Amino acid sequence: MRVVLSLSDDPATTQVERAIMEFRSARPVVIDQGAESALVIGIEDLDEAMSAKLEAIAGGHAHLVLPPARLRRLGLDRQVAGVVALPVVDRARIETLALKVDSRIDAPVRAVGAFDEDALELARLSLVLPAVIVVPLGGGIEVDPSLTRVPTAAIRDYRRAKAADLKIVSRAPVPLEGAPTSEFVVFRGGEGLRDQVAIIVGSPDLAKPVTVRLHSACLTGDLFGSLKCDCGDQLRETVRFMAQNEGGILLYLDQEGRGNGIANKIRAYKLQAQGYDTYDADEVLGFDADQRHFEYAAGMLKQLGVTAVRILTNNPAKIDALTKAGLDVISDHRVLGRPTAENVSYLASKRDRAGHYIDIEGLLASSIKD
Ligand SMILES: Nc1nc2c(ncn2[C@@H]2O[C@H](COP(=O)(O)OP(=O)(O)OP(=O)(O)O)[C@@H](O)[C@H]2O)c(=O)[nH]1
Ligand SMILES: [Zn+2]
Repeated sequence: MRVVLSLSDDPATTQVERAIMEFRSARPVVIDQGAESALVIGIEDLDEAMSAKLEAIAGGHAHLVLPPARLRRLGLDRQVAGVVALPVVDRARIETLALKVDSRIDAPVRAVGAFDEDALELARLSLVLPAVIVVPLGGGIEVDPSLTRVPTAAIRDYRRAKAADLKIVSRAPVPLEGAPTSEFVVFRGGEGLRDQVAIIVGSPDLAKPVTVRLHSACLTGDLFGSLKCDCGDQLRETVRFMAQNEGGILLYLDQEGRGNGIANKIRAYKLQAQGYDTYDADEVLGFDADQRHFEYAAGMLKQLGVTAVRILTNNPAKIDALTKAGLDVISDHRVLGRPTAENVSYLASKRDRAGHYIDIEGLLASSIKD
């Protein structure tokens, strides 16, 4: 009898995960939809050798897919992605269109076709720049059979599948400064490329609304005390508050840079050093205001037995997401960092452009009193 070993219960998710790894390594993947296919590759790290190979198979039919935010920066009034023809695979032109500050559009922008949105989504999932080259694979073109292939349907379903496939993989007590009774519970799944962590501080009573914070990872602020944001203060203040007030659950979510990844956040910081605010800098890179999804965070809470929360946040999107996910949410508690010369315009942008509940004047007044 011949026994066949199947690699995964969920081959679609596995294919997307492989494609993400290829994209992050600047290698192309093939996207399939029915009998049609296209070769796609992110524009980051596109070297001369790869451009020449793409040119050879494209025969003048490659195109560049740009997200709506980037098209707006190029001078178009767009809410959806669009496509620019690439008669030649010219790296300098691609970089100008996808990344250069103050570029203007230099050719007609077509509506996206098959594969284009999926290729962009693959770039976003891979945390690389959201701009991709697509080469339709018509008759007569053969590509290396070892290239990773992924169906469009798998890409479209990936986020939902990862959010639904959330499981606890390990847990242990980790005493924290000021919160000696704390437990780290590690979940696999959700968004980003790493695990998610729930920190249970003290012994919260699950029969009552549990104090909860959804905290998006911020390497610069949480770990290094960056003065550019309020994250480190919020993180430590949350643990302190929970330890001193009947405990709580802090979700540390793999959403660095509002879901854009550390490399793109640092690209955005470079733009901020040139005068762009936090949202405009992200737009230059092709990102909308916020890439994060919080539904899976509600899934983590439910797995921990939580049904009602008192959320510590200033961000209305977090409150909405937990409410829509079916939790009872009390949202009367803000968590504020210290205003600094370097973060005050960031806090003001969050208040003015994303509707965060931040009383900057009050914060400034109380920090002067201290
Ligand atoms: N793209 C980008 N991300 C940033 C910037 N500054 C901080 N971040 C990220 O923004 C996120 C902030 O996360 P949180 O502190 O959980 O959330 P918030 O949306 O400010 O909401 P609350 O703190 O709950 O009120 C982190 O992922 C940071 O890495 C920036 O200038 N650009
Ligand atoms: Zn931060």
